Amino acid sequence: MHRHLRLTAVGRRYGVRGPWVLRGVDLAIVPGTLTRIEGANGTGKSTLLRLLARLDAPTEGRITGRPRTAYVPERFPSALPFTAAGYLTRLGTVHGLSRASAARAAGVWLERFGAAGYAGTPMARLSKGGSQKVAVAQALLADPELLVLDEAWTGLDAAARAELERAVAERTAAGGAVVFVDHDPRRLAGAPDATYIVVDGGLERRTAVDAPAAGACAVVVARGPAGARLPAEAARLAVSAEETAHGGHRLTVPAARSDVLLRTLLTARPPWHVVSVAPAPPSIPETRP
Ligand SMILES: Nc1ncnc2c1ncn2[C@@H]1O[C@H](COP(=O)(O)OP(=O)(O)OP(=O)(O)O)[C@@H](O)[C@H]1O
Repeated sequence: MHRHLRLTAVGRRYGVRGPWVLRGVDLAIVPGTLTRIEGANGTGKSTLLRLLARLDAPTEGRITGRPRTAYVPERFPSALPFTAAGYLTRLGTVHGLSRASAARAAGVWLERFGAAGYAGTPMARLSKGGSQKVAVAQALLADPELLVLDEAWTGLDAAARAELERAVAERTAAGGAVVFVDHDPRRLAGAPDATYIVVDGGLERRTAVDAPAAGACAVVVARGPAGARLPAEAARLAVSAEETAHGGHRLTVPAARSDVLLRTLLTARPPWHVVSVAPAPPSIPETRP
């Protein structure tokens, strides 16, 4: 149960007489789900994310559950007296990895984000994009049960942005929960299980946009390596999946999620081969005798 994070009637204000930034917030973060938080500037999104990451405590209300959590803050303190790899290795050991595993994971994540070339560069000398790659890598290092991303894509180049989307899909497929804020409405479009908007200190669930558009579906035919099961994340994204001859799978997916599905298949380990992608035929109306 401790992996389920739950906020009950949570309120937060800064200072004894400060205005309430959040009040009466109820929210459950369930393993294996992706949650998007939206809201205008200054409405309290970062405040909420810090509470979820347990880096801050509510002024009133209760937070229960203690998933192993990693957090990418909106502003990452980059002027640290370490090299990129040195910092990540230290952080990995803080997250409970042995030094050797932490160093290995640091190398893997720097490579994935195209930052292996500056593994030995002091953090203070990294560009904004370089230091953001380290910020993201430190959060992914130890396979957190809850990943909290506050504008984590900002400052990353296109390849690293795509890699972070893949990493998010991998986390949820592995049963982790991911909560994110991003100014780009297209970020992971169609993928969140829930979207909430912070309005007047409260949280409103937005369902309309998350619901797949009726009728607009794509059919993806893909084939995995011999004996491989359909990746769990792909199964979750598809509205229907059927096996075809020779180990193929025919997946019907809402058009808004087809990009995420393709990325999930192509970046599976080992990757799946996508045979075809086509719009789903319109459904045939039922005829009555
Ligand atoms: N440590 C703090 N001390 C005092 N006030 C704070 C603190 N952190 C946030 N606030 C105030 O709380 C309100 C919400 O801030 P928060 O950063 O959570 O909003 P946000 O929605 O993430 O904003 P943005 O979209 O601009 O990042 C703002 O009025 C902000 O000034």
